[in-house]
Amino acid sequence: MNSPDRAILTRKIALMGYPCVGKSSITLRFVQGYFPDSYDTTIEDMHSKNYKYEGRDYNLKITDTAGQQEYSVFPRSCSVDIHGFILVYAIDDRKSFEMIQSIYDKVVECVGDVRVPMIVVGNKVDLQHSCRVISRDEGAKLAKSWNAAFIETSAKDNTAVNQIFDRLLKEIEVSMMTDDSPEVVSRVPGLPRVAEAVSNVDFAQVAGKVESIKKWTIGTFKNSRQQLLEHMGKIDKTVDPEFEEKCDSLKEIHQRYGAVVLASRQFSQVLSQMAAAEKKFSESFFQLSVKEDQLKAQCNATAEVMKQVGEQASSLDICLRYFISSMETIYSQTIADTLETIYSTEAARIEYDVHRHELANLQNSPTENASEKVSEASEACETHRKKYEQYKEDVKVKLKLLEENRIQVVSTQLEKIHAALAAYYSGNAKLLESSVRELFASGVSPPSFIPNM
Ligand SMILES: Nc1nc2c(ncn2[C@@H]2O[C@H](COP(=O)(O)OP(=O)(O)OP(=O)(O)O)[C@@H](O)[C@H]2O)c(=O)[nH]1
Repeated sequence: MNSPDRAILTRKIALMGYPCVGKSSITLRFVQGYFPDSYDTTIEDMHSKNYKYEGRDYNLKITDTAGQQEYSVFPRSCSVDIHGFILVYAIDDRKSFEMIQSIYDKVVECVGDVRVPMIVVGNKVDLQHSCRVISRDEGAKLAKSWNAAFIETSAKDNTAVNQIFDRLLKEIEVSMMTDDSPEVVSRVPGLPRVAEAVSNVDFAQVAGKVESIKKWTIGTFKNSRQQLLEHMGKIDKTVDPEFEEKCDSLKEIHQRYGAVVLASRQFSQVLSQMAAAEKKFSESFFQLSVKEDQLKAQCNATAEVMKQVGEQASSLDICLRYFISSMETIYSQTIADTLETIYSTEAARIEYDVHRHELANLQNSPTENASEKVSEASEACETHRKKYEQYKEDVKVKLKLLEENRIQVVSTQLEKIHAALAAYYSGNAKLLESSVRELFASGVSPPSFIPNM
């Protein structure tokens, strides 16, 4: 049997950040030891790695989240049970740096108003001489303002990738020490004693923080325990099959919109590459015509045809991008807003069940001051039941409004994209042009090859 000291410690870690900053590359470099050559947008990946740090054995469960332009919805996988967060930006991309600030707010909001183990990572440091836009100081300052660790890395060159996980594990272990007894401190060799570390800090504030960490930990523990026991079928849970079916159905619809967005983005990428290649092709004939007098007319005719073909591909791409942006709004805002309430309902249901079971246990095993405890537990149970019911009502209203709005918006978008696709593939330039013109009316700026109306 393993002695407690030799037990494998499971730690759950989530990587978050703007798209394309290198979250997957960092994860693959760390877990599998290679740098992926091609870029694939991540939906969400789970990885597991056994890792030794400071003489202890860990099993790291790493969630590589989908990079999002907007974190209007916090990934559910990151809202429960995560021990530490890795917030990644790319040193050559200011938007990605700005984004981690709103991710930080979401993390804190989601896990409670406490300090969460976290490391800020400025990735792609191999590009520092050519395209750095975020200085090391700027990154370090931001991390410091959050009391988070900071590191610059390159997944490509394998610079400091393991150190990300080392530093985060250190943060996690420190956060798990809620007192500074020698026994606790000695679990993490090389770390300063907590008393020394906080010698310059306001003790009242620290005590408050410790108290809220305890509450948060106990609450999280009870909720996780409830979920685990439900999963094992060892405890009953409150169910509302009709309501749950509707929620599950929306989750599936959401996933399918995600697939449409992804496929449309890939299509648009190919189309814009093709438009660029066709225009280049056209330009090459035009250049040739300048030097080949005898072939001038033929070269110009070919150049003109290819120019028009390229413009048609560009027109379709404009329609497609407009379609994508509407689908993205549906996916990451409209549906996501209702999903957020659904997830809050699920969390409220778990909390209610935790209190319901606590009440039942108290009623079944009377102890000292039993009636006082039962009455307190019963009040808490009722409060949580009401909260859960209120969330359910909110979800029902949102589901109804969402369906009406979604069908109407998507139907209009499908009509538009269908018309544009039909026009493009039948070679009907005029019809395609009129599809683009219709978009101008919705505020999209016209490309230069379409004359002003
Ligand atoms: N130069 C350089 N490029 C990198 C580095 N890490 C990742 N990249 C490149 O950046 C692009 C995006 O990498 P990913 O790891 O897929 O990024 P991601 O953040 O997981 O992207 P999403 O899945 O869209 O959220 C790819 O083309 C990688 O090759 C790095 O350290 N240096």
